Amino acid sequence: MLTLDKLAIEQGDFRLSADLEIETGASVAVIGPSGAGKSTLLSVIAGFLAPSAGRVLWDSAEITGTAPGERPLSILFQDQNLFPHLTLETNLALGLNPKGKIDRAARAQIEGALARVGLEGLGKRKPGQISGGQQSRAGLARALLRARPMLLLDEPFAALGPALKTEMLALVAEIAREQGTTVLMVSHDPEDARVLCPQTVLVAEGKAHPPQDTTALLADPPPVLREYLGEGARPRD
Ligand SMILES: Nc1ncnc2c1ncn2[C@@H]1O[C@H](COP(=O)(O)OP(=O)(O)OP(=O)(O)O)[C@@H](O)[C@H]1O
Repeated sequence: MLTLDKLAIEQGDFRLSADLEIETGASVAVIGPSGAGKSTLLSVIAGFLAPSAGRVLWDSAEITGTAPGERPLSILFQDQNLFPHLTLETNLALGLNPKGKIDRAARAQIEGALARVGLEGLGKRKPGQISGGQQSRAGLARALLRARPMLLLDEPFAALGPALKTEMLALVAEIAREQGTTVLMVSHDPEDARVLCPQTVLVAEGKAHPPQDTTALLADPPPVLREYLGEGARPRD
């Protein structure tokens, strides 16, 4: 279980609080208006930004001061964090060990992960030699290899076309189910939340709210969310 215990986050003039729990194995969307603090919240969970007060815990162990690379999580951002000068193989190997060493066991794992995301045989290519969709797959393959308990997604597939995005999200869901991964996904598309995430954390007006039922939230959104989602999101009669 991920616990955000009375977190206070400051970034310049911006303030965000969070006091909530995410069950192990849950798939949770993070939605809210632009600038509300969704990426900031993920940065604190990932360890890129320290909270000004409160604690982050995973399975009751405090990780507030733990270095990002040592936290029980993988992150997928829009740029996929692939090193452009390294082959896919080496990029993936860095998910397995800090030096990116490829011994026989690592090679088998890497080939398996590439095949799993439909990139069989492309291990020797560099990110610039594959398409944007394939880069997304490579980023996902690296997260798959790391097999950490938590996966944080910050709009990683936003630049892809709708069909490819749907396909990638389905792949994330499948892999998360297999590995029992806890997923936290920032999305601007309520449809992504509806399809993939039974629960949603609403980030708005300086607060990350505890997870609530996605269907119920989207069927009857509070005014701040209704305004952000636009005309399509009307409260039920
Ligand atoms: N490095 C920074 N220094 C100061 N303020 C920052 C910094 N980065 C972000 N902010 C501010 O923090 C607030 C939250 O930003 P954040 O990127 O987390 O929002 P978001 O909900 O992810 O937005 P979007 O949906 O537009 O990506 C914003 O008001 C932003 O201007």
